Amino acid sequence: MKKIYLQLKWIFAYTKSIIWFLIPNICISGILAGIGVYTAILSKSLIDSATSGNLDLVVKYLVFMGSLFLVDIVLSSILSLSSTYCSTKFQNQIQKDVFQHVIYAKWLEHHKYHSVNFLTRINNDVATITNLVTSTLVKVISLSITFITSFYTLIYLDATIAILSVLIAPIFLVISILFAKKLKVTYNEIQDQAIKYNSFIQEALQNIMIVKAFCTETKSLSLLDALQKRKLELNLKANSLNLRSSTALLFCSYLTYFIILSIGGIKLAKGLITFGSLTALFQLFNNIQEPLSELAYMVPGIIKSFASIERLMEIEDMNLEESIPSVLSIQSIPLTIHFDHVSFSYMDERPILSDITLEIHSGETVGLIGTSGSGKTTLIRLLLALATPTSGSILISAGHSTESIASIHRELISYVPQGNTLFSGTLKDNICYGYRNATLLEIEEACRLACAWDFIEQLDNQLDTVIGEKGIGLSEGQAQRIAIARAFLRIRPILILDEATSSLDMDTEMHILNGLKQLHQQPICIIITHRPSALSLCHRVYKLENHKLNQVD
Ligand SMILES: Nc1ncnc2c1ncn2[C@@H]1O[C@H](COP(=O)(O)OP(=O)(O)OP(=O)(O)O)[C@@H](O)[C@H]1O
Repeated sequence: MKKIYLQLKWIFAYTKSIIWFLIPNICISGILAGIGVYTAILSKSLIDSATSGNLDLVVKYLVFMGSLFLVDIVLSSILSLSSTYCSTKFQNQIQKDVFQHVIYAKWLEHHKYHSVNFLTRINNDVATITNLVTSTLVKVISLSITFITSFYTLIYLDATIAILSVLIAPIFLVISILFAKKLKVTYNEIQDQAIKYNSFIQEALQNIMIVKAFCTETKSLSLLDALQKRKLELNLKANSLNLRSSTALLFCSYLTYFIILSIGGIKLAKGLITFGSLTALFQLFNNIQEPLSELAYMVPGIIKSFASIERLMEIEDMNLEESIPSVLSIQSIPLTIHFDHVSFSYMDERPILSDITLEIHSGETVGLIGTSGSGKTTLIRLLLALATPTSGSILISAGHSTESIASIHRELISYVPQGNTLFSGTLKDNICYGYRNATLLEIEEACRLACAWDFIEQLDNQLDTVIGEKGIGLSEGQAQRIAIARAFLRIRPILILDEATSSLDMDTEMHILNGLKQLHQQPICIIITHRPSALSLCHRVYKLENHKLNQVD
């Protein structure tokens, strides 16, 4: 119960932002529903006037009905436009909040979900919830208005038929709730399957070169076949549940219709009601039946929406990074980094780093070596506050100010990570990623220091050359040099190069590392490398071995 209360609270908080558009929409829907009921009454009067030969009244009713149809068309158009505005605004708001939560969440929290899982939640679940508020809710209200007004009009025309028409409501409710529970489980399975399916396609496309190089095209297709088979099974299961519930609903609906048809027919034959009344009776009966069955059909959708709310609330439960305002600024020089008896393990609690103590001062270049998997990148992640030490502390000090490491300190760091980390877009977009307002001169200088300017100049569109995802269109070495230029342009007091030159030839590597000395302010430089030549430029070299850090040079 508490869960439902929290979910309702969540959805109402978002609904507030569009309430002033939603209320007019509900009003317009109500007016349209009223027009529908009133048309039934008018058609009764029109038919009765026609059968009694009163042409004047027939013309009057026709003009009135024609005007109502025009009002219906205008209001429907306004409703359509306003609904689009409302649903897009609502969807954007939730998507922005979820995205914001994801990007501000702790880095390690991201490991709980596949990126496609996030994407599916941000797209599908948000769309389902948007539909609930901007369409289903409005429909429920307008259908209720149609139902209530039709019921009262029908009571006035024929109380027996009115009561018979609503007797079916509890049966509809029981049927839909019975099936809705099973449907919720199936919808969750479908959603999980959709995530697996999309993740498989995304990863195959991202690693298309590996698929080809390992000749796994056929195997990939058979995996896709298996996933599609499961998708088909689940869709059929959901459809069969839907079908069983809708057949049961349809049967009840036809049964009531048949009873009312018989009563109406007998009453007309006995002259107890007029022909016009019978027509209005059927129209009003439809106005009662339709909302009832539509509301019954909506129940599974509403339950599905609550499953979606649950999934989005789960994302919002991800722990956020602390962002303590820093007293240090990028001008705070000289800086000192202190690792004080730092130990660290990931969630599996395997020790990665143990009792690390280290101090690095501005202007120093420190080399970090160690076998693969020894924890070099992990040490950098701690410095970047992507992960928090299990024990010990990391401090940054400038003059008399000393602070423990927090996310805000990333403003002090420029970083070249391992691997290809470029975005699709132009080279200039990539290079200026951390400093959007850089001048052409600054960009050129950063590129020259990163030994990237020579090859950029030779490209037809130079800095405006468009590259694909993960820098497709560039060689590994070129991509690395663009990543280095990106870090050089974002001038910061700490610079970290994590195997940033691994794809470059030795000369280019030395050129770049020597270029570090020409950077405007002499940053603290931490270089992770396996190359002895690069280490010769370092003031000190540390080796990570058996979770410990030892100075080797
Ligand atoms: N996100 C993570 N979750 C759990 N364990 C991790 C994670 N990232 C790395 N590890 C583990 O931590 C250990 C150290 O990894 P790390 O990437 O720091 O090593 P490295 O020295 O940088 O290796 P390489 O030279 O190959 O890049 C490895 O055993 C690895 O399995």
